[in-house]
Amino acid sequence: MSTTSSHWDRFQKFFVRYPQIGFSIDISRMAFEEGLFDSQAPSIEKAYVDMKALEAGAIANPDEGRMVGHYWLRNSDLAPTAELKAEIDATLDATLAFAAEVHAGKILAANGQKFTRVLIVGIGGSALGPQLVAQAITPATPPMAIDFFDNTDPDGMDRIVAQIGTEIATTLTLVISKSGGTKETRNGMLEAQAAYQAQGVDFTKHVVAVTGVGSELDKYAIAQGWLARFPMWDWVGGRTSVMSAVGTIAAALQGVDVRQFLAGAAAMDAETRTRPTRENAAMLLALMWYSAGMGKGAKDMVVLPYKDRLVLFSKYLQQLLMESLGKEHDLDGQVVNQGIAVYGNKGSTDQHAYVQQLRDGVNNFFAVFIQVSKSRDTAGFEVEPGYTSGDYLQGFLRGTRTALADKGRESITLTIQEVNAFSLGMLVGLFERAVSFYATLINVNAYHQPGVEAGKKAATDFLKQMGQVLAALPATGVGATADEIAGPLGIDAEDAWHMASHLAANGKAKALEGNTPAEDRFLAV
Ligand SMILES: O=P(O)(O)OC[C@H]1O[C@](O)(CO)[C@@H](O)[C@@H]1O
Repeated sequence: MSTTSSHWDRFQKFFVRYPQIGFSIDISRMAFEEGLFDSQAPSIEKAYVDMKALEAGAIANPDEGRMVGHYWLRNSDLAPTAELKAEIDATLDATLAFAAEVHAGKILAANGQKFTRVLIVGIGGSALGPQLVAQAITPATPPMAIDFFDNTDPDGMDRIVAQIGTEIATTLTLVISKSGGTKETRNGMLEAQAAYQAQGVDFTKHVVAVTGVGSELDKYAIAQGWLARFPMWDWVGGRTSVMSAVGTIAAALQGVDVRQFLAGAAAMDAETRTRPTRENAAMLLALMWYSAGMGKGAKDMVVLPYKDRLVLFSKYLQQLLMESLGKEHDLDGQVVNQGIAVYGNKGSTDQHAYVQQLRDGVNNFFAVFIQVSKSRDTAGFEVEPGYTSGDYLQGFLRGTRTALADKGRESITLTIQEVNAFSLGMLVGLFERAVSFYATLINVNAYHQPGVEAGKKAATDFLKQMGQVLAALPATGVGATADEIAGPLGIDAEDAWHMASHLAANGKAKALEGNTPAEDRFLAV
């Protein structure tokens, strides 16, 4: 490995650690100029001011006229009113008490037996946090197994239902949706309900809602008399909801020390609320994003945790960054098309996949290595004299970092002592705060997601038109082409062809294939 003294000096200059919470950040392999701190000083100052206002309950999401309160979830003393603090505390207590009662067999399945499994129905922020927690910090043998319906893919759901099998009789389902109107989650809920019914199990005695009070889902849960309901607030965004009931109930059911998880995030908040910029890990992260991407997201963030348990962290961060920062307009209404693309998986596995391109190919990224100091909980053994598997993992991380640096490829290294509830809370907290800071640096609203609505609307139109296509299919004769179907309905022929093809592939229509899509003919069945 090549280490020059200038690297060593730069490392010492740009290595920041918080020993009291077992965390460090090393930005020495990022190619920023020292002048960055001065040139960005006014924006940095504004970011601190904005964060202070946000934490104090300002309307930090101007488009939707909402407060942004995810930082209060791990320190309810910050909540702007006593009522909100009481609500946060009461909800946390209620979710933990619910899980404890399930574990103790005080809340039982309809057949009088203890619940053995959890099925979570949710999507986006209503699934990614619980999935990350389940992967990273549940005990190796958790008190309850967990599955997810996080899509409207019927085949995916069928496979999970088949895996659960007769254990559906002792499965507790959590339907999680902040808005309570997300179609994928509605479908998942109905699919879950059908799976229970197919085995003669009373769904209502097995299902819990986590949703906004008064939402469509909330009303449905009340009408059906579901086992329990927990609130989700409009001042918590889906992608920052893992520390609300969305995440805490699933984590507690899985045997996670939820209070430690919150404490980790609160500790990172505390460090990055008061420290000066050069020691402020969240601000340093935001500044590195800024310098690497020239304030325009010109470089992707490749997240490389060298730890299997953190394999979902890149997926989690993908939503956190890309939904928060991927914006067409800035806060002044100018078209800016901002964002930072995020991907990654885990090391050293990815060294045998795309790291080749990272070192030698297009230089359009910066890497974030996540290094975990402690190799394993068990004693382990040497795979060859003097070396363990953990030594190799560390060697591969350091080696890849050096190999990238030697070719002018930038990287940040974050280090935690081990993966546990506290350290995962720290990491989540760190990135949430970095997103808040970076949003100020680039002047965007990080807390709305107007772009997602366009796809939802187009899907709704597509489904409506597909119903019209189905009704328009001729029952007899040679069938109709896409053009013949589309014309009278006033819809696009390409859409009509896709709709009819989908109906035919699923037994709702008959297709007579021609030589080209335009020659294909469709009939009702
Ligand atoms: O919790 P909900 O309201 O079902 O939303 C799920 C996800 O959908 C989104 O609103 C995007 O459509 C995400 O922001 C959110 O996490």
